[in-house]
Amino acid sequence: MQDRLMVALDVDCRDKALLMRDAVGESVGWLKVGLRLFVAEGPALVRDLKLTHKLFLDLKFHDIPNTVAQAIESAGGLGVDMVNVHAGGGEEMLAAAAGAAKAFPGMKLIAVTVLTSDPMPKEEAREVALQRAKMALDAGLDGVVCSVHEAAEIKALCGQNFITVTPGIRWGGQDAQDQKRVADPASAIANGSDYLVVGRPILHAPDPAQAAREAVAMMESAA
Ligand SMILES: O=c1ccn([C@@H]2O[C@H](COP(=O)(O)O)[C@@H](O)[C@H]2O)c(=O)[nH]1
Repeated sequence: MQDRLMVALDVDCRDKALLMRDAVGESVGWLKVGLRLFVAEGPALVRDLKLTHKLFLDLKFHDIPNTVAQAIESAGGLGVDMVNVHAGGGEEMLAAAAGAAKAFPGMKLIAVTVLTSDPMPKEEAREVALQRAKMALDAGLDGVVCSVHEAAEIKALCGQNFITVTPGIRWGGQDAQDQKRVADPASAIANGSDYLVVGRPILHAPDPAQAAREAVAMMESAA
């Protein structure tokens, strides 16, 4: 199950990112680089992190179709294993991104449906997430970022091979912080999540590897 756990490296510099990578080691299969770290350290760090783990570049591109297609080409050139766009960019943007991703068959392209921090009512989030997941499928993307609460229905609608990546993971009474739609690792697996994204519960743990192993144990309990 380690290969289905992604650690969000939401730290501000290379040294902290490498320390966290070494701390979690093989207890996780994936590292996720988001806006903060990429803006600070850029492609060189992404290449280095790729040497030990699979890499999800989580920059949520959302721009005109031509610009997003170009950004996807750049991500593909970096050799990342997964990259994302925001489905709010619409059908044409998604199709342009999917067209550009075709040149990089080893890279999965996914779309954010509704942010797990979005305060919209749960039922509304569910409807929008389903509609955007279908749009992403039709545009040729490989999957979506969604909350655990929508993952099972998205699989039912878009097929079992359509990837679901779920942030908003908390367990054992952890504070949800800014996340609105949260679930624990066992529920994520039970609901059909392919990959779980965990940031602060691992980053801020006294022993990050132990926190990752705890998450994996809960994932295994649901498999
Ligand atoms: O809908 C989304 C999309 C992306 N994220 C990212 O996942 C992590 C979650 O971090 P936690 O500290 O575990 O809350 C973070 O990098 C977000 O940018 C998301 O949370 N929700």
